[in-house]
Amino acid sequence: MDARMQGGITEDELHGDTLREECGVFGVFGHPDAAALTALGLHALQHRGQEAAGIVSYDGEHFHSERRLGLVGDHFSSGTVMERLKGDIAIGHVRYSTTGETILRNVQPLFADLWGGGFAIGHNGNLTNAITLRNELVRAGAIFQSTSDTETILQLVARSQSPRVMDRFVDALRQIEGAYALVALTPKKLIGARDPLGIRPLILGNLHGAPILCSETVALDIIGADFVREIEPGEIVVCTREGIESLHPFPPQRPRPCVFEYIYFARPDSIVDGRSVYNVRKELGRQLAIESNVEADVVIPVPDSGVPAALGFARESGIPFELGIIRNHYVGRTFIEPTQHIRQLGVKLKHNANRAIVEGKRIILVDDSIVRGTTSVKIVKMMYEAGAREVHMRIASPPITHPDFYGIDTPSRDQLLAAKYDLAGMRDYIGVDSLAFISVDGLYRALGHAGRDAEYPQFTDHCFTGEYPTPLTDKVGEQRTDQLSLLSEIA
Ligand SMILES: O=P(O)(O)OC[C@H]1O[C@H](OP(=O)(O)OP(=O)(O)O)[C@H](O)[C@@H]1O
Ligand SMILES: NC(=O)CC[C@H](N)C(=O)O
Ligand SMILES: [Mg+2]
Repeated sequence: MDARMQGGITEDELHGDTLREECGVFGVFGHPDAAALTALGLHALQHRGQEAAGIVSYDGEHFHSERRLGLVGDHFSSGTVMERLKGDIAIGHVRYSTTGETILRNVQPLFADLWGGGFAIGHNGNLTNAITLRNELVRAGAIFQSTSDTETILQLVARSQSPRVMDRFVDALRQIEGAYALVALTPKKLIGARDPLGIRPLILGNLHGAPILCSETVALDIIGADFVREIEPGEIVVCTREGIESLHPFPPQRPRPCVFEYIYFARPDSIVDGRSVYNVRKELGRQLAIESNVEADVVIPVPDSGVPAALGFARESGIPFELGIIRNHYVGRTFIEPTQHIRQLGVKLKHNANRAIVEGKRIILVDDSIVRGTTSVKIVKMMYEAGAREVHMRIASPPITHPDFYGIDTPSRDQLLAAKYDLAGMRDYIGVDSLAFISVDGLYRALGHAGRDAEYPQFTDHCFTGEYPTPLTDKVGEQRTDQLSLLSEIA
């Protein structure tokens, strides 16, 4: 029978149709300022999700939870909020939704009183069988409190019959598919887990003996913690008063971390898997110049993420680098705004032409990626209006032709510019004199490989190749998710 008729929800209703991004997670164990450190860590991870933020702490007796829509600084700099987050263990989350709307009950960390004690969880990534599992669970009587895929993990932990909490957690992980970097909190443990392919990042740090888990090294920098190591793909780390234990419950697989972390998501001052994101981006620009240089007077980056690639392009081509577009610092990332209308508005508010640099020039505009083309169309128009003679657009990633299901949630193919048009069509749509993207092998070269290993690709690059590294169970089964919520909620 159609799950829709059983009160299920459809994938579209869960995912929505907008381009979305990532999340950031943070956790600290055994530090008297646990919640304050978490707030600082989330600050450094704000670029990964700007819709909502939350912290859950544990004081030895009670869990404390503060979850808010909006930015970390808007809520977690207030003394009264921070005072409520007592205890020396805490986890935190900044959210950019990929499954489930931007409403308070989807804000993480999620918390539940399970058999054996409280359990809080924060998730970066996205599950590709969450809706299938959810529909089965609901049919079996589970009462979901949110529409987020993350709650499926919590429900699976709750229903596991294993006696120990770690076994129940592993039981849950064995049933889920897709991408996850998780931090979880129990009365005695801080837990970190990374999916078997390591699609999303998770690292271990140390602050004067207190273990830290977080998405990126910038969250360690902000609190002065030391980097210890990456959590391995498929690894679970458990921090207790006795020390740190590591579990490997999955058969080993070749890792496939997401290449988009390097292209766009991660902060340039982060080190991801031993590589400086900044240096990779510069190298992407250098490779791009080798592949598609053009005669011009000036190389101009599209701020922010396009800046390192433009530097690399300029250095390789010998064409001067100039800031021909100035970015308003009080506007956030537009790629991750929840509606197209807001995204369009965002791009206008965010960038302005620097006429003194642009007027009368032949310019090369460098950006890291084109998704819908919203940014490119606006910026190019702006360049011509400011007197540019020629505009050549160069993109430091291959054309994005396929959606992501692992925590980025790019829009469906009909909204991806490179899925709708060929190169000439995109050039005309954007309205530039020429347009070029880096090749897939050029991308891999910038990451230190000779090229893409077709048999065992070193990264997951599904957005460019359409090769998804995990089953897309919800997609294949076309899970009907009719209507999650009869309860309408104000964001
Ligand atoms: O083709 P589009 O749909 O416009 O999306 C692509 C743009 O979005 C991203 O920038 P964003 O403004 O999100 O963030 P940034 O400031 O880090 O560059 C990316 O760097 C591109 O500029
Ligand atoms: N972008 C993410 O990592 C989101 C985490 C989770 N899937 C959510 O929608 O809340
Ligand atoms: Mg950008």
